[in-house]
Order: sequence, then C-alpha cells, then structure tokens
Amino acid sequence: MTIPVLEIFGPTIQGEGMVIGQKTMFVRTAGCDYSCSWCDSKFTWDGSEKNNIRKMNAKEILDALIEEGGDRFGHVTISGGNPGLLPQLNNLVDLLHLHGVKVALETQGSKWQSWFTKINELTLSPKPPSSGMQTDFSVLDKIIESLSIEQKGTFSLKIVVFDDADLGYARKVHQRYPTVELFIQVGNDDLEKANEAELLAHLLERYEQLIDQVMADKELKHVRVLPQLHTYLWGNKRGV
Ligand SMILES: C[S@@+](CC[C@H](N)C(=O)[O-])C[C@H]1O[C@@H](n2cnc3c(N)ncnc32)[C@H](O)[C@@H]1O
Ligand SMILES: Nc1nc2[nH]cc(C(=O)O)c2c(=O)[nH]1
Ligand code: SF4
Ligand SMILES: [Mg+2]
Repeated sequence: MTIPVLEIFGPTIQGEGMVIGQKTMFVRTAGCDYSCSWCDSKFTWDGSEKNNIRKMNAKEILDALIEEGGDRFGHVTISGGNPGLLPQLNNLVDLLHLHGVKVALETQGSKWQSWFTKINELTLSPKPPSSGMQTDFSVLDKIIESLSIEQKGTFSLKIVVFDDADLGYARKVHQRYPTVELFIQVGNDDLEKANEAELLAHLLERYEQLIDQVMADKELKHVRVLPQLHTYLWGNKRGV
C-alpha cells in the first residue's frame, strides 16, 4: 500500500516539542480525521491540494529524502495531517531505521498503530476546546498505556494553548497522565499574516502571556512552555 505524501523538506530544525532544535527532515502525509479551527496545515485535509498528493512507497520516500537532504541528515519527522491513520507507514519506519535514521512522529492521538512503538520520539498532541475537536480519552488512555509498556523510544504530550479554556484542558490532561512529559505550546492565531516582523512581535507577546499564566498556576508544575520556533524564525512559510 502506498503512502499519500504532500511535502518532503529539510533539513531544518524541529520547531516544536520534545526535540525542539533537532536537525531533521520532514515527511508530511495527506489526510486527517480532525478539522481543527486553527490548523496551520489545512491543505493536508481540506481538498485544496488533492491534486498534489503523491502516492509513494517507502523506497520512493527515502529516495526523495536523499534527493532533498543528501547525506546531511540522520533524523526524519513524520507529520501531517494525521500519519496515525496510515498502517502502511510501518514500512517507512523500518526502512529509515535500516538506514540508521531516527524517526519522530507528530499525531493527535486519535488512532493507534502498532508501528508507534518503534518511533524514537513520539509526540501526542490532543486538541483543546478552541480547536472545536473532542478528545476521545478512552482511545488516548489506550495509546498511552501501550506506549508506557512497549515504547522503544520516548514519547510526550504537547498541547497547543490559545485561551483559558485550553489551559484548563492542559491541566486536565496533566492530571490524567501525570508521569508523561507535557509541553505547552503557544498557538499561532494569525496564520494569514505575511509580515514576519509583525507576526514575531505578536507571537512573542503571546508567549510571554502564556509563560506568566503557567508560572502562576499551582497545578502546572512539571511542564515546559515552548514557542513554535520555526514560526518565529520563518513566519507562516511552508516547507520550513
Ligand atoms: C499540523 S499538526 C500535524 C500532526 C497531527 N495532526 C497533530 O495535530 O498533532 C502538527 C502540530 O502543529 C500544531 N499546530 C497546528 N496548528 C497550529 C497553530 N495554529 N498554532 C500552533 N500549533 C499548531 C498541532 O497541534 C500539532 O501539534
Ligand atoms: N520546522 C518545523 N518544525 C515543525 N514541528 C512540527 C511541525 C509540523 O507541522 O508538524 C513542523 C514544521 O512544519 N516545521
Ligand atoms: S489534528 Fe493536526 S493536522 Fe489535523 S486538523 Fe488538527 S492540527 Fe491539523
Ligand atoms: Mg507545522
């Protein structure tokens, strides 16, 4: 079975979460079971780029990664869309590992795949109320339980926060999974802005506000508050 791919780019830095700053390539798959109001990758699921989806097998993806990144990479991040919808990614994960390449995954944690256990750094990013999505905690419970038992690499939770209700959701998730590393990420609420200086000033202000709120919070003690670093460097550009 082939893999629907919309973007292959890098090397760049991982701009988010548990391995922020890591030099990595990105593979972005098409299709998502969610439709978050503020999704910064809507083109993966809104139909606007359905003619650009490439159906590729694992070998073709590896070749495209090498064409783009040459011999300058040793780490690949799979994102989307929701790559967790695709059982056939198992082949890509195995092929990358065979070539000595580490593999990270970004998923919202709405679906389980057995290949998750082989991922070196797995980020689960359940969605807070501002997204308009509902978390099925019975699914997330099972995923976290399976990863806690079987995971060969590491995994963490990452929650994007836009408002107080979202921070309340982060608190609830932290209480439910107190032993899982939690990253709280600033939401980008201006996906259309092309002026990078203005966007940076705006996002820095939001980052500072979020830090203030988390510092004042009695329940959020063992958390890390992070920006979406690539956005601060390169704005709303794609493929960076
Ligand atoms: C585009 S998603 C793809 C992977 C998967 N569907 C997910 O949501 O985890 C990658 C990451 O970007 C985050 N993200 C999406 N839109 C964002 C925005 N406007 N501001 C901040 N983070 C955002 C998501 O929460 C997720 O952690
Ligand atoms: N540099 C960079 N870091 C990222 N971290 C997560 C991303 C994503 O869209 O999943 C992303 C992305 O698109 N670019
Ligand atoms: S789950 Fe991820 S890709 Fe899907 S709509 Fe939400 S942010 Fe976008
Ligand atoms: Mg992104």
